[in-house]
Amino acid sequence: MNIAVVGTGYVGLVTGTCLAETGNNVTCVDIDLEKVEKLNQGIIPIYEPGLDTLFYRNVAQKRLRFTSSLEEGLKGASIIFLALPTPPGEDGSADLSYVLEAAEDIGKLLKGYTIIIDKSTVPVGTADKVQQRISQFATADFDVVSNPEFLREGVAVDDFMKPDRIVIGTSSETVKKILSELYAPYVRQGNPVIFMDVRSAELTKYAANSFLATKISFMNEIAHMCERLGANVDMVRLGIGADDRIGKRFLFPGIGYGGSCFPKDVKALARSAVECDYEFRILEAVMEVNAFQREYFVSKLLRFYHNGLQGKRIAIWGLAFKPETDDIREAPAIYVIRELLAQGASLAVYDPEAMGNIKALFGDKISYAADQYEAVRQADALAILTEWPVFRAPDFGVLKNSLKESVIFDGRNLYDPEKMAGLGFYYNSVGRALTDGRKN
Ligand SMILES: NC(=O)C1=CN([C@@H]2O[C@H](COP(=O)(O)OP(=O)(O)OC[C@H]3O[C@@H](n4cnc5c(N)ncnc54)[C@H](O)[C@@H]3O)[C@@H](O)[C@H]2O)C=CC1
Ligand SMILES: O=C(O)[C@H]1O[C@H](OP(=O)(O)OP(=O)(O)OC[C@H]2O[C@@H](n3ccc(=O)[nH]c3=O)[C@H](O)[C@@H]2O)[C@H](O)[C@@H](O)[C@@H]1O
Repeated sequence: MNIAVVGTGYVGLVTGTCLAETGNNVTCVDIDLEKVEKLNQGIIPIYEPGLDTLFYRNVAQKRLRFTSSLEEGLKGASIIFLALPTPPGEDGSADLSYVLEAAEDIGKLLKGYTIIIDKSTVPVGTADKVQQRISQFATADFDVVSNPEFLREGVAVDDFMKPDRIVIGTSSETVKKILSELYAPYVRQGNPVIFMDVRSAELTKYAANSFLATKISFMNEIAHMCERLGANVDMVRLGIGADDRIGKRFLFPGIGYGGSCFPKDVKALARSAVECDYEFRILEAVMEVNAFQREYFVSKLLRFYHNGLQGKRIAIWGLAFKPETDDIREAPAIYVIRELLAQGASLAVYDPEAMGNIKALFGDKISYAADQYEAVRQADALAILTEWPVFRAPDFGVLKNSLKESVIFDGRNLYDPEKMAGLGFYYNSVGRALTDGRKN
């Protein structure tokens, strides 16, 4: 099929590339001229594992193209995906201006019957708005469909190629037939394409992200209980996760969820509730707990250095909002860095992929280490903020010799507290016993 993808960011680029991989002709459109130029030079502007192989193959075989011209991108396309930003507006609701402006431009360019698929995360009622906006300008027939995306950054290619499910909101039989065909290669393992009405599809996306965020905040609260009651959150996690009704995943406590989606989507659903005269009480608590997690992490350092952080050098391992991405949108690391700087600490940071993005934000206010061991050299303590695999089994001997004091604050529970004490570290993690082996 001939497909246009409008918006070539994390979702658009993965969507376009993966659709080309199964034989479709895909043109990705973006208004960011620099991004399009890079893509046309074969430079992938984001770090997403596994994307490069598919990208180069499909570009070479001329199934994947990039342009900044919407007109050129839409030429011959029978399906148009919208993968545009929907950032939070001032009141927390999703800002639909990118989607609606694109809809207007698309309306002016539509030639024959076209399916317009909304992949952006948008509130209930958006498909109707897109439909109306396009109708004001289009003469050709078209259908607007909600097809929310559930991919995770870091494993986006796998998630797209082998999705748990594909949700499609439409009432049109024609659309159902065409999209069943389009998605057939992706549901070979029997995972379902779930057709539903448009409004339910739009709400499904917010419900999924908000439920997962709720799971995380719930476990973060259990972690606080563990710290107070002398229990171990790892054990509690294993104990409850073995129950199929609860499930093993998304039960890891830490310094709170970040990223471009959970924070904005939970906020947007809470705002939608207000707009339909309902108070979504759980979501208010989810957001409150999430904000508290990063504050609590910083407060642990402040309690430890009760004479203040002035003159202290703190090493930070991990800046991205999660491993396997360079994305720092809403990363807890940004908050932690700001707070520690405000308290007078000097910082040496390291992340395998997100250094450039953090540098663009903090410039020369912090030091950027070439690797994880350079970051800890002559630092008073180490703070771990992202669970990159490379941090999981470091050389503890080198770590101990490099740090001025053997002190670790671990926001991601990478190591065993008893083992750390045995190695002579002060080790402060989340929801587990604080251990201190410095005097051993
Ligand atoms: N990042 C993720 O993991 C996921 C994101 N989503 C949703 O997908 C949507 C897109 O998210 P991301 O890809 O992360 O955003 P992004 O910011 O990485 O990409 C959006 C792209 O759209 C481009 N753009 C803006 N206006 C345009 C226009 N008028 N014409 C053409 N291009 C235009 C921007 O230059 C940018 O490259 C959001 O609604 C998000 O909530 C859904 C699932 C996963
Ligand atoms: O709408 C979106 O953009 C996407 O949002 C999330 O994907 P993503 O933000 O890429 O990353 P996750 O793996 O979900 O992690 C989000 C945050 O939660 C945190 N997290 C995750 C799991 C956990 O157990 N504990 C925890 O603190 C992570 O550290 C990270 O900061 C969802 O998992 C995707 O299904 C969805 O498509």
